[in-house]
Amino acid sequence: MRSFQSPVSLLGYGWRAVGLVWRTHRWLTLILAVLTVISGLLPAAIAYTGKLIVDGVVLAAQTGEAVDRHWALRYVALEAGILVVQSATQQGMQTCQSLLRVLLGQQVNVLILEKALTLELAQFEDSEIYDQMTRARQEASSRPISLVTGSFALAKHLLALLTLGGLLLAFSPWAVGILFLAALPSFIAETRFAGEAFRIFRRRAPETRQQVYLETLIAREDFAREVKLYQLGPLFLDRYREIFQRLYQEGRDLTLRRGSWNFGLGALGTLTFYGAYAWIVLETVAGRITLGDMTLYLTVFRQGQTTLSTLLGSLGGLYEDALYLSNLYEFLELRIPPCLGGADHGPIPGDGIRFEGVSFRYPGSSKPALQNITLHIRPGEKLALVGKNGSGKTTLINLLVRMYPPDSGRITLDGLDLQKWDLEVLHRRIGVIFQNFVRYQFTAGENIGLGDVQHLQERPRWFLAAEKGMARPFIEELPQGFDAQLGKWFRDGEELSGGQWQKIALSRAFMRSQADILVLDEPTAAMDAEAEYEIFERLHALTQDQIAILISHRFSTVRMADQIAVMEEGRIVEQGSHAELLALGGRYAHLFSLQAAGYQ
Ligand SMILES: Nc1ncnc2c1ncn2[C@@H]1O[C@H](COP(=O)(O)OP(=O)(O)OP(=O)(O)O)[C@@H](O)[C@H]1O
Repeated sequence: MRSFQSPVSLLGYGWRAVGLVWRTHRWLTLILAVLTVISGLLPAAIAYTGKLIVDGVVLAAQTGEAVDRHWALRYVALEAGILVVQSATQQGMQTCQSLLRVLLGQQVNVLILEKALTLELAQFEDSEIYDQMTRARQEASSRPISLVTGSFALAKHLLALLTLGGLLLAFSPWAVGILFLAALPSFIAETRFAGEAFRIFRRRAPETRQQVYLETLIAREDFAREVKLYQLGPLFLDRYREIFQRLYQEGRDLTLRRGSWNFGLGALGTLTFYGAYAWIVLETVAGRITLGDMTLYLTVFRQGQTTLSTLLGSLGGLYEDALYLSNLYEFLELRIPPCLGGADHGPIPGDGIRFEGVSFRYPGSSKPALQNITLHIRPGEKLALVGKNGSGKTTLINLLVRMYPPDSGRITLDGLDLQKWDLEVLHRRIGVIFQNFVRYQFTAGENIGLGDVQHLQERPRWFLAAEKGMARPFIEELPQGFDAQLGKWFRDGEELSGGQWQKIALSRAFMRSQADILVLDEPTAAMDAEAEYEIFERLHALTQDQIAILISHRFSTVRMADQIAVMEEGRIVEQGSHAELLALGGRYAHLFSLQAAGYQ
């Protein structure tokens, strides 16, 4: 990870931000640019008209001629006209910026979400990458527009400064020098503080994420019951406050230091201004410049100084924006491991799935989760995996659905290494219900349809899948049937019981009708005994030629499988049919007799 950026390398991000805005909406960007140029030229025009007015007034007072009076009045009208143009350009710029802000915010968020979709599961679980994504999401949707408006404002101020400086040059090149020198310390201080603010922001990502998590625990409906019952609310709130205090103190120190430096350096600027003021007054009194010139130079000096300090201040802000943006691009450019496979069929169709000496350790974990797994599952075969918690059953599934590659050994489907398969083709062949399946806050029908996005809205398929997953009877009893909104997040949502949600998830797996592999990770843990029995009774008929891999702790269901693999500490320690394993008198027989005894 890059730790700190030099101002020069950050300039590149300014350009990238402009490119991003340009791609977001060309016309708005173009109008904004034109208005910027106009508004950059106006301050000098106003200052010069002021001089014309004063000199005109002095002349008209001296001569008393009507024509001179008219000229003075024309200059006043001219200044009024310029001010109207100025207010129109300002309004126009604000409008363009508001529209661009919304569009760009959306564009950047979509970029981040698109990137999130390409991340591998292991990258999601990497807390550094997760922090990077949080940082990017937190700030980067507002930062690009801020960087772009900042860049435009910079151009405007530079233009204004050049034209004002040009006018001041006629008085004295020294005055121009004073103008610039007085603002330099402010600039250096701002840039330094901006860098510091960014480093704090960056360091904070884990804490910010903790805060978001605590907020979720306290304020989300699905956690509310446990949090209330265990009276965890005050504890979580205290932790939340404590994190805030820590972050606040750090931020406060910086804000205070920044404020006092800005005040000190600002005062230096004011003193310089009044020194120059006295000089210009003395020159006028000595008759070396006209009264109109004096007005012009004072306006130019005052305006020039404000413009310069705004410009330098905005440079600090731009630097800060660019630093934040570097974080966004760091995330967007995160390397995704190349997808090697592109095959849509294997050399031995009908060979089924083979694990050949597969070992695996989760990234950052000290203990292997799978060790030397060898297994063959033929088409149509039903395999049950049993074993203690943490013995590696879910991990085996994770590898089968290619969420992670094995560290050694290989897994084949139809005789071809999984890594060589096109991921989409592979995933289309697998229907799966995970232990922690998702309860989508959509309609009942969509909850099932999501199992096969290509047929998402096809009602007959919903009905069939719901039938197989035993969800149809209770869905039809809902007031709006398959169109009922599920969950409590949105209006009129129907909350289901744990077992009913599980039946929905099971139906979703059955929705994948083309899948020839069905993976069921504790699919009936929340179901009543009757439902469970019925599902497994029908499993053979429902899955026919499909491979079904079932993880369960209930031996009453496990016994129906053709093949049972007993796992322990990442290894398969026993394998065979129910009868064979009972006859073996090993671990399976022991566990089975324990459960059977419980029912007697
Ligand atoms: N995402 C992960 N990152 C790191 N380690 C993990 C991860 N998931 C599981 N593990 C570890 O891998 C081992 C196997 O876990 P796995 O989830 O495969 O067990 P399991 O047999 O499915 O357990 P259970 O019956 O409780 O579902 C455990 O020691 C666990 O701590």
